Amino acid sequence: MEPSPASRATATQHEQWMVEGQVFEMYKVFMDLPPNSQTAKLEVQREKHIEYLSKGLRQLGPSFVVLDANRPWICYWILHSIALLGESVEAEMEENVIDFLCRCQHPDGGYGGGPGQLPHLATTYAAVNALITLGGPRSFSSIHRGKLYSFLLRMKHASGGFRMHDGGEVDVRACYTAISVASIMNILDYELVQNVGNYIISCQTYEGGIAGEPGSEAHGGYTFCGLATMILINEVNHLDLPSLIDWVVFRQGAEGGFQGRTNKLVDGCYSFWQGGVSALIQRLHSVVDEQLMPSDAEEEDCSTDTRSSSTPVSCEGEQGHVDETCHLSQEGQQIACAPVNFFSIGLDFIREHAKLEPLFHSMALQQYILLCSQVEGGFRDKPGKHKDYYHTCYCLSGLSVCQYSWSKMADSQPLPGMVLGPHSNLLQPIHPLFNVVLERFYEAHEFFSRT
Ligand SMILES: CC(C)=CCC/C(C)=C/CC/C(C)=C/COP(=O)(O)OP(=O)(O)O
Ligand SMILES: [Zn+2]
Repeated sequence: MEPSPASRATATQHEQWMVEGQVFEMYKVFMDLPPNSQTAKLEVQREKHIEYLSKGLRQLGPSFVVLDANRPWICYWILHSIALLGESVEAEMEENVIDFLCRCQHPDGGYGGGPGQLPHLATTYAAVNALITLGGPRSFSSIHRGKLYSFLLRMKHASGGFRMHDGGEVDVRACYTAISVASIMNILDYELVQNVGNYIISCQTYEGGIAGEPGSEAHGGYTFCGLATMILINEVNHLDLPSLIDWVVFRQGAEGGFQGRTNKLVDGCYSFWQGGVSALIQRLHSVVDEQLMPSDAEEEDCSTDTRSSSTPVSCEGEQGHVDETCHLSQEGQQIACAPVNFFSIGLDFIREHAKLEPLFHSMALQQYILLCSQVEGGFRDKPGKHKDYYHTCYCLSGLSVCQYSWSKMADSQPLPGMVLGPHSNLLQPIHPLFNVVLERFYEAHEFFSRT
């Protein structure tokens, strides 16, 4: 059993001092540099990163015979990193990746970790996001949507959550990966959504963050997954957002980076998992305001029965049009219902202005990513660790979140002062619900709205 967040404090104290010492030493060396050298140190090493990423992609080719179970992930991490850097891959490589992912697609739907492997929700999410990142009709239509839907439905569990694979574990990650791909592919319906909200609510802990499963510890990775899922199913008002905010604002360390959970070490990948939570919350101003200051009228409204069970039905608004998803109260009162357009949620969400300010110190996080996580070609967890594609993807995703964190509109150019280092550091903006580059999301949304 995991130690509780509080009792773990002394166990990691020594490690904590070691990391702080190393990071602060790096910052001190940086501060002592002349201004020109400081700017150079803060530069995103685009060419080196592209070189590292392209090499990784080439290794996935036919001669790459290593049997491992996460090759769609490697495709996504690399392709998304390249897209964040504003680059694209050559046509031949694009074809190769599509063909390779087709071979990972199971005849009964979903994607396995490699050709011939059983389908798994995590690799399905990775494959779908990789294909969306590539873009174009050939890539999009390589995904068998009907079969994918059957696979997702087969993974649905009696608790409302999803299993990662046949006979696999049920957790918040499975809920997110299933709902994310269903939403972006326009196959999300009530059958898939049924009771997912209740499952996620049961994972929000006393700390305010969300755990992987009921009774476990709140963690940044699962908090991102749980929050994004609740938004995609139109039930985010059923989470306790003020306590979630209280939790996430304390996860940024003095080093500038984020930790994943209480009393653990900072790590570059949480720049996205926790930074992404902030990016989502910034567009939830109306729900946050409502939970902080519920008015009498709203208290009587069916939509604000926040802690009751979450069985999605829809509720008629005052003007007689369908405007909100509501839920059966604990007493089981039936409320007028009408369908929710799940497909439009992702698009509407990103068109909404980010009215709340970022919940973290954006410059400090950019400093951690650029000075402590960035190495020659690639990014890492922290000083002393090796670079890898996972950390490269999530450090760059987190860096993009930072750069646009003060922009009200998702794709408006940030003011120069919001981008640490030279302005050439500016990355592409992402859609924070799916973690794909925003323009690739728009293209996919347009394509799947027609099918
Ligand atoms: C879409 C998708 C598949 C999302 C996955 C989300 C994610 C990153 C979950 C975190 C899993 C976890 C408990 C890591 C703790 O590892 P650790 O104990 O090594 O790290 P820590 O000390 O930083 O907690
Ligand atoms: Zn990490």
